[in-house]
Amino acid sequence: MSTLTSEPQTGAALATSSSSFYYLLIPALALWYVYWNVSRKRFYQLAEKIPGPKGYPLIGNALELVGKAPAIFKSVYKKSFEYGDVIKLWVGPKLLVFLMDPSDAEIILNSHVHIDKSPEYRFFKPWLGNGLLISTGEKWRAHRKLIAPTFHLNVLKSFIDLFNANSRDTVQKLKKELGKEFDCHDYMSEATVEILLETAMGVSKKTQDQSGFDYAMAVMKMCDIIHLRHTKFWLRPDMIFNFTKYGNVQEKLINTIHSLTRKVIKRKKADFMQGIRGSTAEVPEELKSKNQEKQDAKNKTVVEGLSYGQSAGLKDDLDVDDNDIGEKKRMAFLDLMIEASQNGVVINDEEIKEQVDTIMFEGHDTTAAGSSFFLSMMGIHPHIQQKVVQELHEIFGDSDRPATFADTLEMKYLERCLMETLRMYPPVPIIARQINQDIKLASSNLTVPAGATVVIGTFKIHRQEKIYPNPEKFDPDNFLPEKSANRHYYAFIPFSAGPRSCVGRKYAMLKLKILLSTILRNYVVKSDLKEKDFQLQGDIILKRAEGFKIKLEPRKTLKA
Ligand code: HEM
Repeated sequence: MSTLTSEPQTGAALATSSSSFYYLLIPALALWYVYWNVSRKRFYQLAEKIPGPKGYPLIGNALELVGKAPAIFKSVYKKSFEYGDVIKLWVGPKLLVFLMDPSDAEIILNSHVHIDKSPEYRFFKPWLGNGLLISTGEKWRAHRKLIAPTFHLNVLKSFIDLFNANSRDTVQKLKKELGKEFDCHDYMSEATVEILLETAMGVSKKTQDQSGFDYAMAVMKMCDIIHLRHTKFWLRPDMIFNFTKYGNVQEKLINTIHSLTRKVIKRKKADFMQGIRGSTAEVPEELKSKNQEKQDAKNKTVVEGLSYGQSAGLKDDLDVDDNDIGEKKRMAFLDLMIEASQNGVVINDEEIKEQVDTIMFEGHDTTAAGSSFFLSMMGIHPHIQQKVVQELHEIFGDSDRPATFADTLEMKYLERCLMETLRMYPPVPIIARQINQDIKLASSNLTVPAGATVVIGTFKIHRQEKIYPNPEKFDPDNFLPEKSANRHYYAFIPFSAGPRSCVGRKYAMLKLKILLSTILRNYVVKSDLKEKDFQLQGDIILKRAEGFKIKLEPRKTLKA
């Protein structure tokens, strides 16, 4: 009020008041800076002991993260050889500590305390909201408990016919590429989106007016933007980002992505109201599994270890016994979400949307990258491909029958090739957590101070010479049972591990085995490129910047 009634100030009075403002501001800032430094004394002392490249005042090592994505990936990986298994980087005032020893990764990943994602995951928020990937605390715990059982093996077995039907569709679509060099990632993305729609979401892809491909491309571009915000520091504050062209593009991409998820939920709810449960996707008669097969599949429940993507001996909430899961909970993902929401307590409509967005993203981009790297490896190593095909011949003979669950358990060599692909090219190359308590490491005497961001370097752990002799060589025998048994459990963590491990681990393995075996039963994969030509880029999901170029030829017979 006083400003309205007071006399207008003269120019001289204004100058005096603004200069006294600065007289006060400068010492206040200096005091705040001293206080901030003193309060972080212990933080700095602990950080000081951790080895890492020398940085510049104020910006620290931020320049290490400047440049094009493949160049950054290459230079950071190269730098990692100059230090030990624990490396620090300063990005401005932010301390990043990279852990590359399995025993240190275990401390973080096996903990129920260090489950908070690093602040960088907030860039996903406009897209994934508070979905499982980024939520924390009680919300994460409650939703994880709800969602994990929907990826139990018994639910997954009911997807086998749809995995087969979609794999055959992919083989059909690939026909037009025969004899040419093409990017198989486009096809793998479309296939993985459509499979998710028909299985976890339970809607027919035919009822979607937007193609899986458009959705997958929008997701890929979103990842590019988020990665840009990780590395280009001026794009971090929303206030700046929203006014750049990237902010504009992001808004359009999110519209494309959310319009698919909204339609999926609307359709599923309409089905639910009509009493329809389970997937409404159609499976051709010849691909429907017979009752006996279903019974056999039901009886084969307990499968441990590599078949489902992790070291033998590691257990998580996906490994619970069949008996521990009530009949009611044995539903596919979106069926259960909608049913649970009917009483509005466990999960509301907005939360369902966030979880659908999360599963659609986590469930497709990771498997698209994994399958594309697998096909690249088959093309580069024809003798290994031949051994996979030999095994498929032993399982299927000359029949073109669909794969059963029991068949997938016989695909031992294909499984080892898949594991080796996930070792060398883990689709999620790093995992970052915010640390709220000091952590004494196991591999050394170092302590990571509370307040730091810990980065588990999965890509690097998987290429440690002390764990995998000759780590840059693609060698499926790294996953022979006797070799796996002698390794640290956390030496192979493509799906992370512990309480926040990937809920889609078993889904991914089962689907990949059916999709990839179907492709190899129909086509010979060839490649003119070698691994050394790969330009890896780790923008959220590990990719080949040049695209996943391969060639296909029709396979006349599975016989060697
Ligand atoms: C080859 C395929 C896959 C790989 C390599 C993979 C890898 C991972 C990794 C490393 C994490 C932990 C990420 C982190 O902590 O930042 C994760 C989390 C997650 N994944 Fe996967 N994933 C795959 C497939 C899938 C599939 C098929 C689904 C769903 C259908 C899925 C759903 C999720 C979800 C919901 C989370 C968050 C779990 C939580 O925080 O509780 N993933 N995945």
